[in-house]
Amino acid sequence: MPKIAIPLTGERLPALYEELEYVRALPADLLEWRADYYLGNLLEVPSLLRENVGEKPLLCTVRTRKEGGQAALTPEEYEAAVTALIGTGKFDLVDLELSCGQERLLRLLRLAHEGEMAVVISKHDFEKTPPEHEIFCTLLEMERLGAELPKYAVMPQNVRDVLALLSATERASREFGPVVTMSMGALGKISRASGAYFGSCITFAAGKNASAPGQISAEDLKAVLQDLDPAR
Ligand SMILES: O=C1C[C@@](O)(C(=O)O)C[C@@H](O)[C@@H]1O
Repeated sequence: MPKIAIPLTGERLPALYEELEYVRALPADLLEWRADYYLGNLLEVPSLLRENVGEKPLLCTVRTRKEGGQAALTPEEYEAAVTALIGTGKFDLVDLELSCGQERLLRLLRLAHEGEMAVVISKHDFEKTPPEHEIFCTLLEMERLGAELPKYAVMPQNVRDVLALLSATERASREFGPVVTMSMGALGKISRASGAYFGSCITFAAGKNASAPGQISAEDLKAVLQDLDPAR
């Protein structure tokens, strides 16, 4: 069964505490801290997250504007922020954006691996869905760069786009291992619930807030995943 990740998007400590309280009752397998939403000093957050979530895996994500996030950072600022967050040693996984540039990406990847963190290399297209072969090749490129989890989020214009994403996902997961993909928006919701069939191993669900269009609430998603579980 795909693992459910719930994003935390609080802008300040009180909002983050509220979210942590809210998600405690939800069926999350891991939590994603979307550090780009946070308006205070980023380094005050990792320890408090770790104290609050116990053993649950924590993914750290700094999502830049061009990838659909809130962080208006230059590549140098992005590297500095992610380096500092990796350095806290409080996370189990870190998201690195493919678009930050290969040398920078490899430096961050090495740092993360030295700190025994798993690496998600990610790419987002909030406008469209590239052709199936291109999605597959991008996932393969991420895997070859050293990602434990290549991740690609795309926006469908029609159901054929959703099929292209699912088909590329199925091939990638069969040929080189676990990937994380999603077709966003209402049209793409099915991709968030069908990972057990097509090979996406993490699905992002809305907790207190959604962090991308088309996210299903964690409780609904869990029920659908269980219903669709091919092993049942
Ligand atoms: O990259 C992703 C995937 C995502 O964009 C989604 O579509 O569910 C949600 C983000 O929080 C996460 O970092």
